Amino acid sequence: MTDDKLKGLRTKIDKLDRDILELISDRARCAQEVARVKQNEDAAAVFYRPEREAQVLRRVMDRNDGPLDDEEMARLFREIMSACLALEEPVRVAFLGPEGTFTQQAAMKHFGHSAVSVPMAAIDEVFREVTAGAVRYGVVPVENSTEGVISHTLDSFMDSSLKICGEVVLRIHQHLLVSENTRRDHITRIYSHAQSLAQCRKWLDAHWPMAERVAVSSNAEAAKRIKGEWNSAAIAGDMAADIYGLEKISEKIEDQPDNSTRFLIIGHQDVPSSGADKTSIVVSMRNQPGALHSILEVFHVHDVDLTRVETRPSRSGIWNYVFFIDFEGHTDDPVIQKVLEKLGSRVNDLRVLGSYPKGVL
Ligand SMILES: O=C(O)C(=O)C[C@]1(C(=O)O)C=C[C@@H](O)C=C1
Repeated sequence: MTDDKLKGLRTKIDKLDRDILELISDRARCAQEVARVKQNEDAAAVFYRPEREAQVLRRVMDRNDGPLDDEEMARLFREIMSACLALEEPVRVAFLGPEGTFTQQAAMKHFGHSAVSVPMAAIDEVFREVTAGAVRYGVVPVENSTEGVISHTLDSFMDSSLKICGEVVLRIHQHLLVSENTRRDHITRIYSHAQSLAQCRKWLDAHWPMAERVAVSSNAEAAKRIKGEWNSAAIAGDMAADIYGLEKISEKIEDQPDNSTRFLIIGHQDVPSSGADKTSIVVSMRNQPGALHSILEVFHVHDVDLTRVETRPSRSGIWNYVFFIDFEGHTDDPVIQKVLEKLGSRVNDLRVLGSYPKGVL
């Protein structure tokens, strides 16, 4: 009886799989046709369309009635679209490496696994590689919910004309990792990126107060390094553990359970409105009383939601300050245009870094 039921269900699944296969192939053929249309219109056609991808994923999440949850369903469609885009044009994405960093994880989350990810040794190298056209896009971390802004990334924008064409937020889970050579009762040194060590400070104080904490260039680098040292452990994420074949001896050791990092996608293109967008700008002005107030007032008067304000010292003069400001809306919106016009008249310099879809996944 149960055997008959199981057989019937499996026959049904086989039929559904055939239908899904055909539908995905139809969709892929459609994407190939889209590529031909784009190429006929413009020899320098842009195949990756972040606004369209965000709309497709949002619609999938809106329509989904379960039993798979919205994020799971969107992830499946994320991979289908990634494969479709690869048929149009294989996308190469530079990320802050080496292999196994959270930035690579973010790149895969945003572009899907059909994109080719290319590791770079530093944030400014990611900017340089995209600027030079060796890759079309780059992924860089910009802020962490526990440790705050990644100033290196903001500073790189000051020297670059690249645009922001997307954002992706990743939940960061840190693990304590050892290799097969590690003598677990003799761990005297723990390697990780400074930010990761800071994100696990309380846990380390409680569990490994005597171990020396050594900051290295990335947590993937930390994972790589312990392979040759019998007395060391590393703090890094799942991807690094998988790539370097390490064992997790303590999982999810981050002090804040909702620890997450926001990453930006950088490229050359202006992204049209997706219907739910953010804009990032950088303004510079003299450090005089009321400077920041005069900027914030413009947003308040026009009822535009600010999502982040960050100050960095300007390199062009000791009395100048630079503000990085993120807010809701797109430069195509008349209200945003009004805001930018007013701001422009109050500051020394204003540059729009980009309008882009709010992170969906
Ligand atoms: O709509 C497009 O412009 C497409 O190229 C199709 C498609 C998709 O698979 O849906 C693929 C890649 C783009 O980044 C956006 C969407």
